Amino acid sequence: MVTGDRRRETDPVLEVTGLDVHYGPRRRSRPALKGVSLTVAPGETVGVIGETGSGKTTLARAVLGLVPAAAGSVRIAGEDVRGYGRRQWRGLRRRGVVQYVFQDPLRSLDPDLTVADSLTEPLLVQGVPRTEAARRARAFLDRVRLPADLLDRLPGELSGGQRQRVAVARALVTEPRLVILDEPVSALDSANRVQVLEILKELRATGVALVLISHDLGSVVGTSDRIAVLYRGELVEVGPARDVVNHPRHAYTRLLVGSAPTLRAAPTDRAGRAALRALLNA
Ligand SMILES: Nc1ncnc2c1ncn2[C@@H]1O[C@H](COP(=O)(O)OP(=O)(O)OP(=O)(O)O)[C@@H](O)[C@H]1O
Repeated sequence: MVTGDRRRETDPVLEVTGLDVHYGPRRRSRPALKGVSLTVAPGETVGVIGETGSGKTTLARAVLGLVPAAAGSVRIAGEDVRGYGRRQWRGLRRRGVVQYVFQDPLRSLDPDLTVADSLTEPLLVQGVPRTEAARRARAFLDRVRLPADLLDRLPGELSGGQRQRVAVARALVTEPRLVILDEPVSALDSANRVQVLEILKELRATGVALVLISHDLGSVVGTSDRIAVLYRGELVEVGPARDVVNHPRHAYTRLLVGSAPTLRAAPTDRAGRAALRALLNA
């Protein structure tokens, strides 16, 4: 434990403070994140929304230590992870603290491991006995609504939707405290998208906190407790999902809500959206 005192159950599992990330050589570096601060409570689901290029993947990668931060801090379950090396990150995953799921499940899954091996491996690493790991893997496959006869298949022998469910099951099988999911449903057709989001909603019962990254507010709002809106590298609005949809404060959030036909708030008409864009570009 890095913190000196005992952590409480209610302490945030993720605390991002004043995070700056730049890309490119120093003299020509461009900011991708500017002063981003966000906390996620145990068991909470936070949707991070923004258009293409707004910095969503950069935020996920910076939180996971895959890109360096120029300033700010990231604490996961109380540990200051800035400066952590590979071994320390592996340790965090082994201890069941943090996991992640990428948009392309082929990146989250080892192409040479069967579904059974993919699901049991993280448990075996934690020292769970083989028969118990196999039992839990089977049970988790059921939770993501996949039949047990897929256990012997390789990722390349699954459909995209099945693959993404296996990736979700693998990330959650050790019941980690925090899972970061970067566009987990955007490569899926609408039926699979709805199912994976439903599954995520159910899996919240394990007490896991989820950071659900998406360019599509409409698809994650029903699964998220809070919504954080990223615009040009800055978090411009964070609030309870219902408030963000019904009373968006920032012009960009209003544009997002107005452009999402599935949201209950009245969609903004074309002229309204043009006015909001003009406001944003002013
Ligand atoms: N490796 C990199 N080198 C240089 N610039 C990068 C790199 N990765 C991302 N960027 C730039 O940083 C900004 C944020 O990119 P990022 O991928 O985080 O956005 P995003 O919101 O995830 O977009 P998308 O929805 O298209 O995935 C963009 O302007 C992008 O061009």
